[in-house]
Amino acid sequence: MANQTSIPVVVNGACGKMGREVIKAVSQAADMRLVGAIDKNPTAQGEDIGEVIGCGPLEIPVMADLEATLVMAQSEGQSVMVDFTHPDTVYETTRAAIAYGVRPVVGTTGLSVEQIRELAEFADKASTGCLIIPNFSIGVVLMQQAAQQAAQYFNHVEIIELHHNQKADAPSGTAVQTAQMLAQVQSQYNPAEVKESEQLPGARGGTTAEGIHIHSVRLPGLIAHQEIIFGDPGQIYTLRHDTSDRASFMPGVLLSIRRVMPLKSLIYGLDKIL
Ligand SMILES: NC(=O)C1=CN([C@@H]2O[C@H](COP(=O)(O)OP(=O)(O)OC[C@H]3O[C@@H](n4cnc5c(N)ncnc54)[C@H](OP(=O)(O)O)[C@@H]3O)[C@@H](O)[C@H]2O)C=CC1
Ligand SMILES: O=C(O)C1=N[C@H](C(=O)O)C[C@H](O)C1
Repeated sequence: MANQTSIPVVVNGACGKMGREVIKAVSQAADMRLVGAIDKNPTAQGEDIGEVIGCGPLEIPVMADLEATLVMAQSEGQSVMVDFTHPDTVYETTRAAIAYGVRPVVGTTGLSVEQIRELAEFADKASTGCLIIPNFSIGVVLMQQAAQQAAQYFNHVEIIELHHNQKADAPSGTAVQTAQMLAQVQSQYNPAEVKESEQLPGARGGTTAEGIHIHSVRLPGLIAHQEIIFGDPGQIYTLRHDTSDRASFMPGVLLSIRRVMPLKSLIYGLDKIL
């Protein structure tokens, strides 16, 4: 018998690499209950999501209809939608969840600063909690905090992010957030020593307004990895994080589901809710 005081959770992108981990984690969490599984995968429509992902029956069918699932989630009480879909759709799905009063926990990356600002305004108006979390691993938060500390002393830094080659967006959400956190410490990095030219366009990576270079590597065999390299005459300081299993994101996802419940506005970043 389901615990009716538990948090009702809908997973959007349920059949994907992250979605299936979330389905498993939520269905094993004593204080949550899975009430919906959304995915556009045509072969999975109507099938039991537990059977689709190979963890046994969960009696929740995969649905493509976002709005119908949000209405159903709303009828279950104060509920949450976890989104791991695609950069092209996440803005609309997050907006729809807020409109239905279903709190979004957004892991999908690729939202622009402007889109996040608009979603924050919308969540404020609706008095609905929303979390946008570019990376759910505690190790990444620690690496970013160490980088902010290092940035007090180094003003030369480059970021290399390395991901599997099914990733749609570049640079990664983690790299974008890391650069934003470095920008809080210094307004300008990497002062030019020479006039640079690129014989191969893009060879120096993408450059933020604060002069931070970000390089994106995409290869099969990788999951999610990032290096932040600080340089100064005579020394290099490198911070590196490696994800070897997507299960590592799940403690952060479950924490976010719990933390979003009492919120009335949007928060960006796992570091703000730890
Ligand atoms: N914040 C974090 O810690 C992490 C964030 N991510 C981010 O999460 C996102 C998803 O990653 P990942 O799970 O690897 O991607 P996958 O492609 O493996 O999974 C996405 C799933 O969502 C489905 N989907 C896409 N668009 C829609 C839509 N409009 N409605 C319903 N379902 C949809 C896809 O279906 P189909 O295959 O048919 O397109 C697929 O099943 C990416 O942006 C990634 O960067 C990933 C890991 C950690
Ligand atoms: O696409 C991924 O896999 C990941 N995406 C997120 C990002 O863009 O930073 C988080 C993590 O790096 C895995």
